[in-house]
Amino acid sequence: MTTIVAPATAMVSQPIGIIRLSGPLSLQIIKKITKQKRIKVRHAHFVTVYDKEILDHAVVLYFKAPYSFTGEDVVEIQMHGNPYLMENVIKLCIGLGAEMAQPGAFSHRAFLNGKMKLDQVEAVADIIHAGSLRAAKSAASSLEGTLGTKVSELQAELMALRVLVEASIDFSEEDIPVISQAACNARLALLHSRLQALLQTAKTGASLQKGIQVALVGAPNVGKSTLMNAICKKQVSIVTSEAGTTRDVLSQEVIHKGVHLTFFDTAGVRSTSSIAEKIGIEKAHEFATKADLVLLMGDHQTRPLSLEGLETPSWVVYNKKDLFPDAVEDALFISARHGDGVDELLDKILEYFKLAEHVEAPFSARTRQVDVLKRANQLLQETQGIVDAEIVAHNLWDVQQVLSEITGEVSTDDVLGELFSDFCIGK
Ligand SMILES: Nc1nc2c(c(=O)[nH]1)N(C=O)[C@@H](CNc1ccc(C(=O)N[C@@H](CCC(=O)O)C(=O)O)cc1)CN2
Ligand SMILES: Nc1nc2c(ncn2[C@@H]2O[C@H](COP(=O)(O)OP(=O)(O)OP(=O)(O)O)[C@@H](O)[C@H]2O)c(=O)[nH]1
Ligand SMILES: [Mg+2]
Repeated sequence: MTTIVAPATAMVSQPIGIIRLSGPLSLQIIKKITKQKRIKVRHAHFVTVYDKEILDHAVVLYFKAPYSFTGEDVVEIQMHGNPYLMENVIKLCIGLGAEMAQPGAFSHRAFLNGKMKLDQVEAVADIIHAGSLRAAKSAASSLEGTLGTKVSELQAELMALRVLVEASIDFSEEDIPVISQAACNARLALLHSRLQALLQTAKTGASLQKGIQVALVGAPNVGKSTLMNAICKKQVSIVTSEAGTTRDVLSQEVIHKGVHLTFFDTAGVRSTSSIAEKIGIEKAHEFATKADLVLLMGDHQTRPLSLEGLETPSWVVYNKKDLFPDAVEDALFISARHGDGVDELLDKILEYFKLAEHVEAPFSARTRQVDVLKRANQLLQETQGIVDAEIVAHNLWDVQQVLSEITGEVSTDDVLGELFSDFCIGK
């Protein structure tokens, strides 16, 4: 196994910068560049780092294999956070036999050495990239392996049922089934409902992790930009009484009740000869397609648009409620200029994505994991009602295999390669 090196903190001017080494040469390298004869395990050493001259004062930590983050010998150098100094120390390590780590290489090694399951590795990345405290906390609980544990429990039960079904096939001549068709179906239904509950929780966890993207779309002048500013509580977009004010898509992130929401204010949709406006309108469609939710806005004069072929969930929102004689339709009515109904709208969005304040996401999840659970769920659903015991047993086995993609017991190098390449260098 090679020895890898990478900065564990950003390479910018900062009080302290950390460089991390993992692999068999780690200890030897650190001894050389600090001229230390002995480095104690898990002991903070105050040292001087040398190239030819003195390079820096630093604190060094050594974790001996297998009791480290990666399961290999790990050394951390906590030095002054200067990018040139840090770069220089990395070069010294490379000169002494280390290799620059690829993105995610430390986590990859931790996974390969059995220190973490795949869902835990993903949780580490999710903690780092979480866009709100709630998201970070739910990722931190995933670090405990909650999802992996729940999946393992399900797998154990799938296996127990499969054993019974297979025994029924083997002993079928004796005409006493080990498990009756009815009992088998009852257990399948129970397993299915548990898997469905897990899928729902994972969806919530994934929404919390990814945040929610909302596009404001409608005819010119209905007040999209006014709503944008009211939501963000600052002047993000220009508002005028002229139709066609907004051209580019403007995005702004807000945290509402601990959830990370991104809003996109778009150009008013109308037929126009202006080239710039046309491009803006095309972008409005593009963002509507990419968003998790579209608010189709109208006002007292202009009906909300209906975007043909739009698959994104969308709500009709009437703005300028203050100018309406009566709210007639079953739709949302707000007055963006006066902030009337804006908080309620944000609350509704959280509720829709099952992220209301009182809902705790017990673990964060990723699209990848949600997809795995969806596939397993589909297969289990199809298995219910199948009479042929051999097919049932076979399907149960398949569901188990699909689920093991969560913990990483069954993962191809492709899947792993793609997953870790998304990580940052030094993680
Ligand atoms: N300085 C520093 N801080 C850090 C990390 C790190 O690698 N270095 N972490 C990196 O992500 C996180 C903490 N996670 C860690 C996970 C495992 C081990 C570790 O040494 N595990 C050993 C020993 C366990 C024990 O003593 O109980 C092991 O699993 O065998 C260290 C840090 C956040 N803070
Ligand atoms: N009475 C009233 N006027 C509003 C309200 N919200 C916005 N307006 C006014 O409507 C006009 C257009 O607002 P904008 O926010 O620029 O509308 P827009 O939808 O972004 O327009 P484009 O960028 O041109 O597509 C401005 O004069 C706003 O002050 C409201 O709740 N009540
Ligand atoms: Mg606008």
